[in-house]
Amino acid sequence: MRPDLAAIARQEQFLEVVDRNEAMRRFLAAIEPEPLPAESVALLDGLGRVLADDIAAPVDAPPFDRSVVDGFALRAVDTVGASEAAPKRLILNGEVLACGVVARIEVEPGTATVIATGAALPRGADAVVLVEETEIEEMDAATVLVLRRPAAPGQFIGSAGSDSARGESLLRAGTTIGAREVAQLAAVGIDRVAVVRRPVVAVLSTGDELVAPGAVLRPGAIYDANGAAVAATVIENGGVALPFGIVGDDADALTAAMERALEAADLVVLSGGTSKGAGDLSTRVIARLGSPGILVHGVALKPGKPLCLAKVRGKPLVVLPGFPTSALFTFHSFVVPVIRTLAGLGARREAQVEAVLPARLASERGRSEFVMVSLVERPAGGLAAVPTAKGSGAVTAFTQADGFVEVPALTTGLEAGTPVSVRLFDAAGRAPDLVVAGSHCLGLDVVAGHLARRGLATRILALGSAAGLAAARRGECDLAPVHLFDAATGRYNTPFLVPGLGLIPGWRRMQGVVFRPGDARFEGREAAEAIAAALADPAIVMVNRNPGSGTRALIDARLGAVRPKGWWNQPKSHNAVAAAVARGSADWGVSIRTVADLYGLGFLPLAEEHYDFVSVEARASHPAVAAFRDALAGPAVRTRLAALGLEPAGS
Ligand SMILES: Nc1nc2c(c(=O)[nH]1)N[C@H]1C(S)=C(S)[C@@H](COP(=O)(O)OP(=O)(O)OC[C@H]3O[C@@H](n4cnc5c(N)ncnc54)[C@H](O)[C@@H]3O)O[C@H]1N2
Ligand code: MOO
Repeated sequence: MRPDLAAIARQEQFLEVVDRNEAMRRFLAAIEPEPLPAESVALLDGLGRVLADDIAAPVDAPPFDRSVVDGFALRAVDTVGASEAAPKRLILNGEVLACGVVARIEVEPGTATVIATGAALPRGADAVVLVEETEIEEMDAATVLVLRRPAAPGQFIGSAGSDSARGESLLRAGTTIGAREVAQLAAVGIDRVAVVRRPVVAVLSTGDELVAPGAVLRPGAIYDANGAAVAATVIENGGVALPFGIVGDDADALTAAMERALEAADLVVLSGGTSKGAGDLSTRVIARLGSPGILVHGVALKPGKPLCLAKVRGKPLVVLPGFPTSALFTFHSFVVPVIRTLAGLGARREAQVEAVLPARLASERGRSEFVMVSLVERPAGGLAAVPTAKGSGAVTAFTQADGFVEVPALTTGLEAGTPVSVRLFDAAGRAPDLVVAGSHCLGLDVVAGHLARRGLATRILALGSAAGLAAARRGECDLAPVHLFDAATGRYNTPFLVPGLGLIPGWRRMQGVVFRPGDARFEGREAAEAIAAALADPAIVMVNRNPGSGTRALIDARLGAVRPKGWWNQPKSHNAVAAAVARGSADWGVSIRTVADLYGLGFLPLAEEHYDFVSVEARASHPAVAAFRDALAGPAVRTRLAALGLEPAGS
């Protein structure tokens, strides 16, 4: 059946795009979140949970007066005046007070009783003396304790309730139970605790294109990243994730899944299908579920504009945008605070640092924009905030970033050098030992992996050769991996150096024509011959490269003024070229052998590309830079590079 293109083109609009504070205000006003009721759990199961009530000590700790040393329990008054010259002598009572032993004999005037650390003090005694400060004499039928100094009343006694007294408040509601709190509770005999019930959050991902991680990716499909990411964030914030998996773009299936989710959970989170494309029906389904329904649909926020906040059947229901970065940002901003409130947890502890922008940061006017950044040290001191984002569809920005900056709604961008506050993802995060900014290569992962096993953390910012070189010029990285071809000199990399920058030779990467194996138009031919034949065949589609890349220079040299089909498709990476050929949207392109192997493509060698490391001389003496050089020169890394088809310099 022909799809109803007109209906698809005529999608409904967002209700109204509101400011993010207004969005949160409406959401909270409707759902009025409060800590959930308490449940009783065994003490150890309480670890990590939030106390629902204040806890008062039911007994004294310690429960009785006890000795805190090994020695003798006695009456201080009997030792008054004791000295080297005039020692005092006390008769030892005929019992030994070990821990757990209850005294039978009262300490009468002129007597003492042997007592161990932790044993209950006998009646009559009011002090304990250290065993090493006494002597024993056998006299007639009695054993006598000799003291050469007086004891102070109360010495070496831990009195009942001195740790915590019965009725005293020990822990307050809202405290997260850790090992120290467990110790406290166990010490007063508590074996069960009342904790706030964890909010159960149902997590659904919607979209016909989604495939669960672990399954095979069919053409056009993509892995469900949001399901796992949202569930993990729920758990990190004191909730229980109830995974509902993937629901296709089918209104009835989605309605049924949402109904089950609302039944089972305290809060329901969906991702995908909130925007205006074909198949975006999450928001339409909410309307079927009852009032008040949608509270907010559309927030002046980037990423996250299509966020939808709703309340149905008395429960909060949120539809996150499908793009993972948008989904996680909006989840953190709008849903995490609600989960934490339900869980009885306070607001997340936030930390922020000041930094400056190394380059102009463009921004869309009209939406507050959150830009993820990686922090690097500047040569003049202080930090630079380097944007790591690759658009809302990318998740790598999260793992590479230290935090984010906010660009206000009414600006079109921030100039280079602007001071910004960076809100950190992890307040305790560790700064990397080595910052590498530039072109990415699988070989770089080999070196970074080698350093990681030696305790050195490398931050790789995949910015591309040109931006890496610019960062190196500003002194904002240790190394910039580049493969920049200079057409004027016909040389790689060295022509781009300026004073203050050096070059550490890296490796050579063989570039060549990539094609699907078995394609007789390429298989078994010489590269030059195969390209010439491809240019003569109008059925063959190529994939080009971006202007300025070394590979593009190579392609231009072969093509001259010819513009074959596919020439305008100019992706920025070796991988994108290989992926286009592998999935059949192009028949050939130029990439490197390592990548061709990775995609299972055929390869006809053309020329070598030099992948080297621009080094910032001011940082060249840093131990991590020295370790990097050593790693590059060492046999372990060289062998692994060679196995990837990369030829280390000097070999
Ligand atoms: N004409 C317009 N198009 C779009 C607009 C707009 O205002 N007008 N908004 C854009 C913005 S901003 C975003 S963000 C996205 C969000 O769209 P949806 O929330 O409807 O999400 P989908 O269309 O379902 O998916 C978008 C994208 O994300 C991928 N996706 C979805 N779910 C997952 C998942 N669980 N794990 C990983 N990736 C997922 C999906 O395959 C799409 O690639 O809309 C813009 N469009
Ligand atoms: O809001 Mo979308 O989340 O910009 O990408």
